[in-house]
Amino acid sequence: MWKLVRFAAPRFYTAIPGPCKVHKRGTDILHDPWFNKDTGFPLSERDRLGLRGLLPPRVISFEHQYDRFMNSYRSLEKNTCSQSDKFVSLSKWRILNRLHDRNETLYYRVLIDNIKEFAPIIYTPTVGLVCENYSGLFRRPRGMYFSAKDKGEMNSMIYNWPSDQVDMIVLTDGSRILGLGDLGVQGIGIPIGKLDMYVAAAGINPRKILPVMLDVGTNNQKLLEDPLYLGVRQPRLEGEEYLSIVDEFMEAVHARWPKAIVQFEDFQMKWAFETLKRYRERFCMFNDDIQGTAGVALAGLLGTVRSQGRPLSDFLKQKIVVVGAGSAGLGVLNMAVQAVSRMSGGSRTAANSQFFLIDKDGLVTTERSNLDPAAVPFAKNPRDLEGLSEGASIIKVVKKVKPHVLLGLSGVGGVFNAEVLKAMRESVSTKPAIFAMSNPTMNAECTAIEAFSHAGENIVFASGSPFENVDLGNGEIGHVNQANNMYLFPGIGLGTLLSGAPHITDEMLRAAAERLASYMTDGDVQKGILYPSIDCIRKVTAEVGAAVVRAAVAEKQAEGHGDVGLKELANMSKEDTVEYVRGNMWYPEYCPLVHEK
Ligand SMILES: NC(=O)C1=CN([C@@H]2O[C@H](COP(=O)(O)OP(=O)(O)OC[C@H]3O[C@@H](n4cnc5c(N)ncnc54)[C@H](O)[C@@H]3O)[C@@H](O)[C@H]2O)C=CC1
Ligand SMILES: CC(=O)C(=O)O
Ligand SMILES: [Mg+2]
Repeated sequence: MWKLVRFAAPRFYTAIPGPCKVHKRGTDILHDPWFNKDTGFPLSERDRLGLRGLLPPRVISFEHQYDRFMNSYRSLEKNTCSQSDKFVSLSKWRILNRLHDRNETLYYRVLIDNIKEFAPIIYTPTVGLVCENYSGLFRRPRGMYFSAKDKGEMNSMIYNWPSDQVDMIVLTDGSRILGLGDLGVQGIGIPIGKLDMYVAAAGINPRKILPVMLDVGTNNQKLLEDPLYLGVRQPRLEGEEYLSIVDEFMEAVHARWPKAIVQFEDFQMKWAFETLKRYRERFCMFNDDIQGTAGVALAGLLGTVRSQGRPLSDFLKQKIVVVGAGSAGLGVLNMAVQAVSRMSGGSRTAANSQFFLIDKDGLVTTERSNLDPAAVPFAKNPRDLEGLSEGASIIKVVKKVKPHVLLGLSGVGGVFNAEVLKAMRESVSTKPAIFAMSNPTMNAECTAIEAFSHAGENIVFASGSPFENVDLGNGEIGHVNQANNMYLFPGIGLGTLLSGAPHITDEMLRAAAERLASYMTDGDVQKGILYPSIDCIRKVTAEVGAAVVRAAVAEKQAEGHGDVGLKELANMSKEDTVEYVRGNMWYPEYCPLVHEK
């Protein structure tokens, strides 16, 4: 639908909308959200496509349709103001979802223009509520569902998807949806929400995205007994049986779309690490919870060093307590240790870092039996710990270590209680940092108000789901950052796509994280603003995407994309690369439709 146009000077790239071929006519077009323009079809197009008489006669402009939608949204807000938060959130999700199902161009324009307001509805926290209630909310399918019962069929099933080209897939097995646990097939809401962010932030064309649910059963007894449950009613497959399903899916996808990028999302920890190891050299894929989260957290951690007015090399001295030893917490520690090792010229490792890991059984040490292999490098030797022992509680660790940063990825709401937060007043940092990164809101380790009121007004605060800034009552504002992987995954996906790299390497991920880390000015970070506002997420994503492209070129991973070959990518300056990425972002506008048989 979009063409890359290179001007004579060959340094600048821009995208112009071309005509779009459609293989249907009449009502089939009105029922296809990719092409439907509702009352916006011009009369000439109505003639051309057999739509004359199927719509009210007046042609309504895109801007008018947009205003009409926003007016109904505002009325809904007004009419539901006395209802519960849950009711209001689901009503807002429903009205957006209905538009999504009917007219994608209008839906994405509304989403892009109002991303700050709508991200909390199509993404965290409301998407969590939607997943919990999915079977009841279900009206129309979106994306594809591959179940344990489809074994042996996936190679042909994949051709049921109507789009010739798919660039970006988000895949889940529903086993760890946000901090809500195993939601089985209902977890499909997460790939849908993540891909909405891909369209909004990275400008991936919605015709080239595919949300996928791998339904291998659920161990959630309540869902298995729910008469409305829409998934396979069996316990989760395990071991080789499970892997054979994922293998078959990955083979089927890449047989049809060899260049498709697959983002693994919200897999329980054992499969998150196992599948990343299994596929990262074979396919173009990454795990967002392990790798995307790590980059966003690292950018924030580097920001906390700058917020103290210290040089970045001081990262080596930072004491960081990570609460949660799952895919996200371990991903963060892995990347933080890589950064420390690089900064120290290899002299510092996980074992002698100043990072402390706590899980549901307390401080993780080498004395722990049955420790998950992925956590082993971060287990402290009790001999190196004065006054702390295996299994020490969060409060004990915080009181003893007096960390610069307390970072939560535990999925447990309120685990940073008043006592823990008050203990952070004794932090050795001039600006203690509290990252309550678990989602959705009710699973956050603490709220923003709790953090500022108990830990003090000089803290830096970040949360995975959005909170309002806090009025500190003295004319000052306690700034709330949203430390969410949404600042990276769209740029990782888009940058990888445009570089044509067959794999996503650590260097590409590092480049993404470093670009995000350097995005904020010193003035901002000193005010405690570590991440950009979500309002500029397209701009951030263009920068992150360009950093990924350049890293892929530098690593000789890039193979080029479309008309732009490796040589051209390699000749682009930094600014050209950003321009190239930006110019390849799809933007929702009605394009002329041409019928083709
Ligand atoms: N802000 C962001 O961008 C992201 C946030 N997350 C959030 O992180 C949370 C965890 O995700 P995963 O690591 O994938 O989950 P996981 O289930 O793999 O790990 C959870 C970890 O928390 C530990 N834990 C449980 N109860 C605890 C307690 N009372 N005290 C200390 N530790 C406790 C568990 O032992 C386990 O190590 C989820 O809520 C998820 O929404 C995940 C990815 C990105
Ligand atoms: C943000 C995200 O990926 C999660 O909470 O799992
Ligand atoms: Mg996730």
